[in-house]
Amino acid sequence: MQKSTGVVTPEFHTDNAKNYGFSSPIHVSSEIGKLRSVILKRPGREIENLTPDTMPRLLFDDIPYLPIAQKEHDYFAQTLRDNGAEVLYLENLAADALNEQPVKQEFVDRMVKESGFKDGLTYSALKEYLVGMEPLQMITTIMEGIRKSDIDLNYKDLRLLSEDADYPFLMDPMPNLYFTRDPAASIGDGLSINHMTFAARRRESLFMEYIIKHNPRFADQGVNVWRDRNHTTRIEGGDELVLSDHVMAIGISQRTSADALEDIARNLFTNSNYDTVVGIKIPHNHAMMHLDTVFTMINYNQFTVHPQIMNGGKIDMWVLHPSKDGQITSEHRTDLLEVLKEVLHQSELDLIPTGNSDPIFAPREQWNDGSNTLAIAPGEVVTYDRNYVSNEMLREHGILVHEVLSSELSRGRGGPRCMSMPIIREDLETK
Ligand SMILES: NC(=[NH2+])NCCC[C@H](N)C(=O)O
Repeated sequence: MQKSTGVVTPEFHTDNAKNYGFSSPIHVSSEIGKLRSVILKRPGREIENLTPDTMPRLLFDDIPYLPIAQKEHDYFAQTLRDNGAEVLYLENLAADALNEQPVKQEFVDRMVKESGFKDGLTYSALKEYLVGMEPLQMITTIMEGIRKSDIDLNYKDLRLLSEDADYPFLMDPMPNLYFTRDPAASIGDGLSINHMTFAARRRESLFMEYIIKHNPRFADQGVNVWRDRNHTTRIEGGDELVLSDHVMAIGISQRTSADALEDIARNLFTNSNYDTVVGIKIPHNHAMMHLDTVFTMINYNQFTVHPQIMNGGKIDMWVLHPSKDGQITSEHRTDLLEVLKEVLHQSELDLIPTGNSDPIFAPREQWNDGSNTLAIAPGEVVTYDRNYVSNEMLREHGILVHEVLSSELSRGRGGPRCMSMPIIREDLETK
């Protein structure tokens, strides 16, 4: 059996941001600045708690083989370290946020409630079970999921009996946690902590809320929360692209609604340096659930684009700017190239098509996240090795490509950008 807490202890530099001259512990003013610190989650036993019945609801298309997925993930983490990034693990950050007993109790209370147990015997039993554990063990237990057989339910719970007596879990596993990109997104000297679309992922962002509030690395350090998770409108980090220190691109997608986009734009316009948000509408489906599955920035003037979103060169976009009295102006546009040139002040742009625009290679490689590149410096990216047509294209366009292993990780429908939440990137030289 796999050990669930095989977490590699990160080097922990509380002053990491200060080393680079930033006063906030979160500083991300672009998609491409040299990556210096990043949050990952190594896949754990939550993956082994997937079954064919739960796969669609838990947003998986297959069950990854955990030992290999972990090896691949360790290889990914090492690639980032070898290139100068500090790698922090989500569960360690969360555990370090929950050392104080009252905070831990409050966290457990909220997690159990968000898992569907408001009060009553099961609510109390789950709380008692979890609060008795050390923080790291408690966090991994929650992430892996809790079965009915894990706690002593020596009574009849009408709800559990009437809903589905054979369903094994009280609290579902969270197999999507290794996609740390989505529950929260760094923007400038702050972040959004997201209300996510599907129940399968909604609890994930609670970890981030507690990390920002209670982990000493972030707590009381002036981190701006541009939008918190207490909303009904939905947004996910895979849709949030930091194009520059004042321009964001946000996908309007299966996972991010136009009203959430407008809400975060309003907050950014009022409280930060951001003065432009480009809303980009993409198809609402599972293969392209986020903007970063079809479009990523990899250099000052280079992007990867999945040809299928280009619709003969036309794509629905809205360019938002602040206007008087907290109002927002919005302009409908359809020419991606033109809009990007304009907002980024570039005269030439290079849109590199996934799978070389081939009718078979492009959709095949996009399905395995061929468009989902993670820039670790301008013109330098990490990609999955299986997308060899797209990787070749990137190289032909002068990009330095670090390939990572991908046979199991890709089964969760996410690539290197989805699997990483940068918290510190160096600023770009102005070009
Ligand atoms: N940023 C991303 N594209 N993340 C991909 C997340 C994949 C995950 N299975 C989900 O459906 O939520």
